[in-house]
This record gives sequence, C-alpha cells and structure tokens, in this order.
Amino acid sequence: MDKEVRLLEEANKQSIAISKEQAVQLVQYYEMMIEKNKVMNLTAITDFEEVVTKHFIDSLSIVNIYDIDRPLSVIDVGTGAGFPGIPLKIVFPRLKITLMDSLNKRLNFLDEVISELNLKDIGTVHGRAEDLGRNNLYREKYDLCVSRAVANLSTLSEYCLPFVKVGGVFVSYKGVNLKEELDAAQNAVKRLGGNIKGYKEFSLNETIGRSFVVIEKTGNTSTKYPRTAGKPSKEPLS
Ligand SMILES: C[S@@+](CC[C@H](N)C(=O)[O-])C[C@H]1O[C@@H](n2cnc3c(N)ncnc32)[C@H](O)[C@@H]1O
Repeated sequence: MDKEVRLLEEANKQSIAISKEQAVQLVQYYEMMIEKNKVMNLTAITDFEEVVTKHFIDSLSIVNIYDIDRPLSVIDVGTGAGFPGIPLKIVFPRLKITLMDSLNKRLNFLDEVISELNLKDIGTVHGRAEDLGRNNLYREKYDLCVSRAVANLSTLSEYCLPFVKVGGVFVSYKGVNLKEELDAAQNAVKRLGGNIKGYKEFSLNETIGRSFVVIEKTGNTSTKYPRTAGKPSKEPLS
C-alpha cells in the first residue's frame, strides 16, 4: 500500500482530516528527513509507520483540543526536525509559523523543506529561547506557542510564555503521568503571567500515552523573565 494511503488511514483513525495533497507533502517531508538523517542527527525514529504515528499524528493531534484551523501566529520552540511545526503548517496552511531552535544545522534542513514544499508564511529563527524571548521582535507577539520534547513544564513555561500575547495560549505536548510536573509548574506559570487552563490525555494508536497542557496567557510576563541562558533549566522557577 502506498505511503500516502497509510497516512490518510492513520489520520482518519485519530479524527484528523488530511487531503490527498497534504499527505503527498507529508510523505515528501518524510523522505527528505530520512535522506538528511544519514548525514546528521534529526530523528531516532525512521520507520515510516512509526514516523506517521509518533511524529505526524502526534503533532497534528492538537486539532482535537484546540481550534487551530485559522490564521494564528504560531511559534514552535525547540522545533528540532520540525515537530510539531512542519506537519501543522502542511495541514493547516493558514497558520503563520516561526520555527525556532538553538541548533542551526536543523534549521538549515527546515529551510530546505520549506523551499522544496513551497510552504508560505513560515520561517526559521536561530537562537535560544531565553535570548529570543527578550527580543521585542518575538516577545509577546504570538497567538499560540507550541513545544514538544524540550524541557520540564516549569523550564518550558519560562521559555515559552514570554512569546505569547496576553489572551493567547501555550500548548505543551507531553507524555502521561504528569501530576508531579504539573504541580511543580503551577507557581512558575503564575509568575510568568499564565494560568494552567487544562490537561488532556489521549492515546496514539490506542497504546502510546500522550497529553496536552493548555496554558493561557492572562497577563504580561515580567521583564525579569526569561532569565539568562541556562538558568531556566538549571534552576527551574518554583
Ligand atoms: C528533543 S528535541 C525535540 C525536537 C522536536 N520538538 C520534536 O518533538 O521532535 C529538543 C530540541 O529543542 C532544542 N532546544 C533545547 N533547548 C533550547 C533552548 N533553550 N532554546 C531553543 N531551542 C532549544 C534542541 O536544540 C532540540 O532541537
């Protein structure tokens, strides 16, 4: 069975609507990632079926908890090989996306993907979240911040909430059994001008546990945050 058909089947199971053209683009992205993975470290998961579930469907599952199919400005903090930002852009083309990471080599790959797939209203920014979050070009400029597999929720909130406009949202892609992490981050989120609005668990393929934490930005982030590079991970806010 061809790859596009498999992808459409899996998306359908998770109630994610993808067009044939979008499936073709996702497969193209997969092929580019696998080719580049031979010369640089982009992903530990290379099997097509696994990439579909653990990277593509996981990235797109946000549609089941948040109305993402509209012209929102979005920043993907620590995008790595492009997750969740690239699948989101392909399937929800009205999003305006900034893909940011501290590793330039990965962003160079993403520039190639953007150009090859002719994606519009999407760009890459190189830097650390702690530095870019203090830069007025990015600070409090986004309707939505997304981030997957970058840091614990407290550290991540210090990376992410400064980018979000008041009234906007930060959605963290997480695994399950998050109670301790959520408890530990409650205060940090408040200090950063946020409020944990919801926590939703779901499963990929009926076996792999995942969750989303939805944090709304209720007030401006104090200019004290983010602290200097390295501090949020070494001394998470409590
Ligand atoms: C484990 S990878 C996850 C990549 C992608 N989000 C995913 O889910 O596959 C973490 C990424 O976050 C980036 N990163 C970690 N700390 C960062 C920071 N302080 N600022 C910007 N990027 C950061 C790393 O360079 C890396 O590409």
